[in-house]
Amino acid sequence: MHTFIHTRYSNHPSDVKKYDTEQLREHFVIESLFSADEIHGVYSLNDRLIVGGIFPQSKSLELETVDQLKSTSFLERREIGIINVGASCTIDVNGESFTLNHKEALYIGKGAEKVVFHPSESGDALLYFNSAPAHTSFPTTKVDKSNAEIVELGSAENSNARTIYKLIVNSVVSTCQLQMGMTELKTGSVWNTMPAHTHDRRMEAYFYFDLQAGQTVCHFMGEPQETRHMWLTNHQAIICPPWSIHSGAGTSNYTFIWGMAGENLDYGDMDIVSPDQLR
Ligand SMILES: O=C[C@H](O)[C@@H](O)CC(=O)C(=O)O
Ligand SMILES: [Zn+2]
Repeated sequence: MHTFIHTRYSNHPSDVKKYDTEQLREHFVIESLFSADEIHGVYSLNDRLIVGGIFPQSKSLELETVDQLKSTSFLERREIGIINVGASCTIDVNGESFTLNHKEALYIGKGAEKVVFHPSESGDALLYFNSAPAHTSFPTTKVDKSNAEIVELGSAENSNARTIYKLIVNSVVSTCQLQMGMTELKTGSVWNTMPAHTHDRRMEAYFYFDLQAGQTVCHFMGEPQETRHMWLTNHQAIICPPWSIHSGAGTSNYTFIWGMAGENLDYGDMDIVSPDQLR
């Protein structure tokens, strides 16, 4: 057994108002995702998204099922999206091999029985994943910057110039619930997802990386008029309930992965909050 998935419950917004720093972190922050030759993650009861990290340092790791699923294989009733945030490695899906380079994504549909993650030559392949319940099986598909949908957003004046790579979204890949992508901040730009938004139909998880040692991102959550903040460092993730904004400002630029599951696959379904309306 090399897989460790911990359950996190859903929260009522009026409870979250009363959380102190420790409680906010315990419920929402995933402090550590990568441990050598192990798979670590969180099973969130927000839309049952599993958020995790796979680090095959010196041996191959099979995606094994976990107690929470009561299934014979992890993907028996689920789909998964994987993004490589480390060195190139290969992933075998029912005997077919896919090479995933840095910042490339792989979608694997429901029903794939045997998924194996192999170490990179340098031993530092790091795979971040999101998995959601699925009702049908869609083909395994690799997405990289050449077939992603790429959007430039923000401006240097607003300190939020960034490139959004929509990787596992329904204009690119067929999925049941999952949508994932990656957003790179330009040098000197620090704000992601500003203006902030909510989408009560979908929960979301953010994973921060490409953050230099000693730097940090202040991540904001909460109802738009009742926000809270948590400081995150490189390779930390955070669960955002459907009723919450999700936005952050770094002490430098950085990259993050966003992933969603829920009611619809409509990326544009967002209730935008004007910055001067936040509290
Ligand atoms: O619902 C969509 C997600 O919050 C992200 O795609 C937003 C984002 O990457 C950004 O604005 O920087
Ligand atoms: Zn969002």
